[in-house]
Amino acid sequence: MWRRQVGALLLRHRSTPSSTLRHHLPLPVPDQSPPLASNLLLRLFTSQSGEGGDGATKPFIAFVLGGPGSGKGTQCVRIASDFGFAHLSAGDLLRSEISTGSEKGELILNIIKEGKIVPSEITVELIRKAMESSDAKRVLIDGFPRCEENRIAFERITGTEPDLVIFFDCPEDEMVKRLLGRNQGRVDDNIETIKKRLKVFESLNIPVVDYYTSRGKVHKINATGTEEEIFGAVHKLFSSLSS
Ligand SMILES: Nc1ncnc2c1ncn2[C@@H]1O[C@H](COP(=O)(O)OP(=O)(O)O)[C@@H](O)[C@H]1O
Ligand SMILES: Nc1ccn([C@H]2C[C@H](O)[C@@H](COP(=O)(O)OP(=O)(O)O)O2)c(=O)n1
Ligand SMILES: [Mg+2]
Repeated sequence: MWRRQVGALLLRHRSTPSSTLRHHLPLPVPDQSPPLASNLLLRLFTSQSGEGGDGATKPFIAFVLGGPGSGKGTQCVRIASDFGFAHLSAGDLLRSEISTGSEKGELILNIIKEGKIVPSEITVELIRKAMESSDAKRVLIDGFPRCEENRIAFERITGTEPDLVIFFDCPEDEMVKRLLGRNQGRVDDNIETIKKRLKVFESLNIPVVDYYTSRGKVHKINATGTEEEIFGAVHKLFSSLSS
């Protein structure tokens, strides 16, 4: 199990050859189909990275990227529900650390208020622990990696790479409109912090998208339109992975 493997993975660097990604094959895309039987999905979404050495298989990992307000969280909830993925949101893990009132939480809060990025070792450690305590065979990591430092720290600490990177492409004015209407009481959903987050996204997150694009791992999705329309494209992608 991944839980038992992470220690071993820390010592053993293993990478995923992008050439094995199934979504690069010209596979027929089925119509909007109902959720597949879980045993079928289990077989279809098994990571291409192979086994960890004790007979267990590493989970299939999809990084979900896009600017603030592009709809990552909204779409992840639906992917998780229809395709049996565990949904790990980096932002939620950080906010949950803030809610403990720890010193680390206070540090995180101050960084988030400023629209900046939390030091990678803190975020990767939270993600690693969440993965360790899950038996999921397929994992969505939402809002991570936010910068090259995040990406490199994840690969170093977990010894693994994503199997797939989804990038929700959304114009800035639409993202601002959505964030100002999000209404979840978040300390960073105000126009001053939003402007800073958009700058950070352009300067630090886009290079990560470019890196994975050069490795043939990115699937870009147009994130304008209704939630339903966007999920139509998302559904097609995940259905094609499993065909
Ligand atoms: N396609 C869409 N059209 C309009 N609003 C959307 C759409 N998708 C999500 N939203 C709303 O926009 C806000 C930001 O979405 P969210 O999923 O939290 O984005 P992200 O995780 O990328 O910041 C939320 O209030 C959400 O309900
Ligand atoms: N990998 C990450 C993810 C989020 N953060 C911080 C900085 C981000 O502005 C906040 C909020 O992230 P979150 O993914 O919840 O934000 P959005 O869903 O994109 O609006 O958390 C981080 O420092 N590093
Ligand atoms: Mg989000």
